Amino acid sequence: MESILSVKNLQVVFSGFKALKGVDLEVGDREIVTIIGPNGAGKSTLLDAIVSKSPVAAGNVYFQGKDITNKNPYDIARMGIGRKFQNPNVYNELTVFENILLALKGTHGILNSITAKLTKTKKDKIIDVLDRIGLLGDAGTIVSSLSHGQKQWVEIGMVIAQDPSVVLLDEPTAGMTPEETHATGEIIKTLARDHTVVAIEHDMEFVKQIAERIIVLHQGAKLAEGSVEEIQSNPKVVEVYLGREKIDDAA
Ligand SMILES: Nc1ncnc2c1ncn2[C@@H]1O[C@H](COP(=O)(O)OP(=O)(O)OP(=O)(O)O)[C@@H](O)[C@H]1O
Repeated sequence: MESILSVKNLQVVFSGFKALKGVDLEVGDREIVTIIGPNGAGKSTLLDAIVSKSPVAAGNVYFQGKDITNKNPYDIARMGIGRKFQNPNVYNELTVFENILLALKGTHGILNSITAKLTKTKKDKIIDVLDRIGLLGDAGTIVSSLSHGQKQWVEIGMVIAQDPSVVLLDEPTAGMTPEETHATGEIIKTLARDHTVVAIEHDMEFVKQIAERIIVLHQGAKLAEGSVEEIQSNPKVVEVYLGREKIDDAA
C-alpha cells in the first residue's frame, strides 16, 4: 500500500507528560481509517500533531512523501490536510451556502466573498459540496437554525471545500442523534471516493459502518490495528476499551 500519510515513532510531550509515546501510522490514498481508544489515550493529540497544533517532540510526519513535521499549520492545510475539530466552527448568522463560499480556496474576507460576483466555477463547486454533505435543499438556510448534526455537516463541507487530499475528523458524530450518526457515516463513505479520511470515533456502530481499518490507541501508544472483526475479537482491546464501553452502557 502506498501511504499518503505516514507517521513514524511520533512522540508528544506536555510539560513532561508523554501524551504520545512513539506512534506509527500508515494511511493509504482514499482509505478510511478510524482511531478508537479510551479517554486520554492520545487520539486528539495524534491528529493535532499531524497538523502541528501540538508540537512533535520526536518522530516524523510525512504527507505525500514530504516531511511536514512541525511545519506551519497554515502551510500544512494548504498542502492538503484538512482538520475538523469536535465542536462545529461555523458562521451561525450566515447561510449554509455562504459558509461553504467562505471556505473556498482563494476567498478573502466575509464581506468581499458575499458581495463579490460569484463565478460559475465557484457556484458549481459549492453546489457539489452541498450535495455531498446532504444539504443542497438547505443552501439558503441560516446556519443557527440547523440541528447540531447539520452544523457538523456544514463544517465537514467547509473542510472539503478546500480540496484537501486528507481529511482528519475528531468525533464527527459527537452529540448527534442515531439517524444523524448514520447519515454522517454515509457522507464519509461518499467523501472517501475523493479524499482519504482519518476519523476519531467512540460510537462502535458508526465505526463498523465506515471503518476499513481501525487503530486502537491506549495510554499514548498503539494497542492494536486491524479490521472491525480483528479489533472486536482482540482480548487486549476488549479489556481496555470495548469491555469498558459495555460496562459504561450497562451503568
Ligand atoms: N495541551 C495539553 N496540555 C497538557 N496535557 C494535554 C494537552 N492536550 C492533551 N493533554 C493530555 O494528553 C492526554 C491525551 O489527550 P487527548 O485529548 O489526545 O486524548 P483523547 O484520546 O483524544 O481523549 P478523549 O477521547 O477524551 O478526547 C490526556 O492525558 C490529556 O490530558
